[in-house]
Amino acid sequence: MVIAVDGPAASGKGTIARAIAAHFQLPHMDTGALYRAAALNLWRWGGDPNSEFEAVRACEDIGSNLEDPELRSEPVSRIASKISAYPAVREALLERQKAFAAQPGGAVLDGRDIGTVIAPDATAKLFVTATEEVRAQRRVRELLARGMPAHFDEVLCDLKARDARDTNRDSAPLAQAPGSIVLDTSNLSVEEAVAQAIALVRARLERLEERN
Ligand SMILES: Nc1ncnc2c1ncn2[C@@H]1O[C@H](COP(=O)(O)OP(=O)(O)O)[C@@H](O)[C@H]1O
Ligand SMILES: Nc1ccn([C@@H]2O[C@H](COP(=O)(O)OP(=O)(O)O)[C@@H](O)[C@H]2O)c(=O)n1
Repeated sequence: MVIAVDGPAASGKGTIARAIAAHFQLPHMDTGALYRAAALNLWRWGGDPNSEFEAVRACEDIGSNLEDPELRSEPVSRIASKISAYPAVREALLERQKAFAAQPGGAVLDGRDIGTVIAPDATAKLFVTATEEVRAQRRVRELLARGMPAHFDEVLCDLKARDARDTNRDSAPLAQAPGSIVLDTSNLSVEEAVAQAIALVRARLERLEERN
């Protein structure tokens, strides 16, 4: 069973994907962390995000970055969304994600193109969203809790720019996959969002069982 969870920045998709994975006892991959790890490499080297060549090189040896607290910082978020538009960067990170999705027993993945590119045949696809203001507020709270600087207006502006880049790029843009179920978490607590997501996946599994 493969569960695809996509959505814009700070919509709660990671929180939901982790909870679904724990509930159904499946491994989980945060695919945004791969793009962020490459962005962090590039940032630390002083590489140029406008160079596709340098961005592809930054995709090598990302393993040691995957738990780095800097991964969540705003500069890294910005660079990640810039370099993720390069087809060669997406290609460099593709196999790892596809292999994770194809492992025996299944998996849960969250990102932007899970239901469209990485696992188009996923058992269930969720598209998690929330208003821009709610998402920016959540990201501010998260950054402050991590001891990182955050101002609402700047975070909102960055989030809008990132969503626009992610949605308008040619290569695997952020989009609602065919057959995906939209979950708007604007007015939901974490507990309510998680409960609704699990109920949606359960309902989907029951429908599939009835069909077979
Ligand atoms: N429904 C919710 N209500 C309030 N805060 C939430 C909700 N869902 C997630 N959060 C918080 O918002 C922040 C971003 O959530 P996260 O799951 O990391 O989003 P994404 O993976 O879409 O970027 C985290 O600090 C998380 O705890
Ligand atoms: N499957 C994915 C996941 C992330 N990304 C890119 O990586 C950036 C960071 O992803 P993320 O999921 O960690 O971002 P947040 O939603 O947590 O803010 C996004 O802005 C996208 O540009 C992508 O292109 N495809």
